[in-house]
Amino acid sequence: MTNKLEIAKNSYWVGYVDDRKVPFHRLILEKGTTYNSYLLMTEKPTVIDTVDIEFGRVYVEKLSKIIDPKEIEYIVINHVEPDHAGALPALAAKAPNAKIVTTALGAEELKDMFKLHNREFIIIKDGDKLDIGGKTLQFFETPYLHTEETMITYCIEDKILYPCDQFSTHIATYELFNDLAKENYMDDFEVYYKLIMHPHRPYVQDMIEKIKELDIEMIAPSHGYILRENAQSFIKAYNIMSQPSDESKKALILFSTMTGNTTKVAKLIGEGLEDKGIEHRIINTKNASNEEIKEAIMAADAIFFGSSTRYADMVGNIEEVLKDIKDMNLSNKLAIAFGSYGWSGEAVQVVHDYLLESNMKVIDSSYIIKTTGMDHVQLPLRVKFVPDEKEQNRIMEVGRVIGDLLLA
Ligand SMILES: Cc1cc2nc3c(=O)[nH]c(=O)nc-3n(C[C@H](O)[C@H](O)[C@H](O)COP(=O)(O)O)c2cc1C
Repeated sequence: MTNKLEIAKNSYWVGYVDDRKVPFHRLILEKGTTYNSYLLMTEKPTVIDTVDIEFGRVYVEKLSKIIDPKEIEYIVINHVEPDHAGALPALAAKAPNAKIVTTALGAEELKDMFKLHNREFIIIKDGDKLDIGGKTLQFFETPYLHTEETMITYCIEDKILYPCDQFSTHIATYELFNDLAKENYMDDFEVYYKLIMHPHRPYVQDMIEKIKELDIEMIAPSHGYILRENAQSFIKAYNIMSQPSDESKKALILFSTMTGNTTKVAKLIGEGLEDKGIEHRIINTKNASNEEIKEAIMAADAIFFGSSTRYADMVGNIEEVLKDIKDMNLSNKLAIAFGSYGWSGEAVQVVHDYLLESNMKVIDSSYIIKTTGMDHVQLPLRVKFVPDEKEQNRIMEVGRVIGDLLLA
């Protein structure tokens, strides 16, 4: 494979084709993949994304044959995962004058991961532009596509979108341009979307909204084909695949309380669900009969079960409900435990244990991390006494995250 491939005047692919079976996200990429890095040879030479950490040395060697790394002025990092930012330390060491262009969260993570604390960073915000001498880059924050810090880059003069993981395909191709593809790659394109992007479906819609006014003639993602034929059709495909389902989803928040602290938690979860447009009911178990509660459970797609802790146990009559659900057919419904407590909060864990004995899909932190990569939500949801403002946000976020799961 040649070191560089021209994708527009003075803009080059300088990536790496990995034609092995690659382990990735608990999968084996049978068809391999590519790590697409780009070099824009303008007055202020700019690299957009690098390659996998494993190929850092060979990448810098190849790049050094095209440009003296000391001349590189900017390294744009759209996404910090080491299959794209992994060669950054190797490149940065040879490119001492290069400033790293990324989001605020991206900069924090890169500093921690690669010990780049003494490096100059340019922190971008949505819509910011950067003149690289002959071409202009514009940046858009696209959180959770694929991880929270992610952004995308658009070159105004070339009409090329550099969306990193978005619009990618895991195929080790030496042809690189989609119009030269020898095989049908649409299934692989869709599989990639479903695995990596769909869990964050609402953010895909936000991204499409941000790029809709851009004149995009080519999409140059970070894995697989560069989409220069029918570029717009791939944006349309993402738009269609990420549409909300017609079926409206419902949630139920069921709880027992002594003094009303758990009621506050229940209401805040409800606010988070509301942010995502999820219809919900809140029921204090002491105000409803067992039959009413069972009906409400059957009508819901996600059910939060809450109790505060009194002498290391649950309060009120929530335990009766938890005993009943063991014998109900509730498969496909999501279940989440929560509650206010003082110092040990045993009840929340006991509720969680009961849920594990039901046939519901019990959502905990581990599930959220494995399906979305997000580690900021702690479940079961444990709240000390009355939630302060920071806690209130954390609780509402739980509602929003579960809302997203229902919509995915
Ligand atoms: C009689 C009593 C016993 C309690 N026992 C515990 C306990 O064993 N562990 C704990 O973490 N909190 C305990 N707490 C604290 C409550 O769980 C805490 O105040 C909680 O916020 C109450 O929520 P609620 O208003 O929803 O009932 C106890 C509180 C009372 C009044």
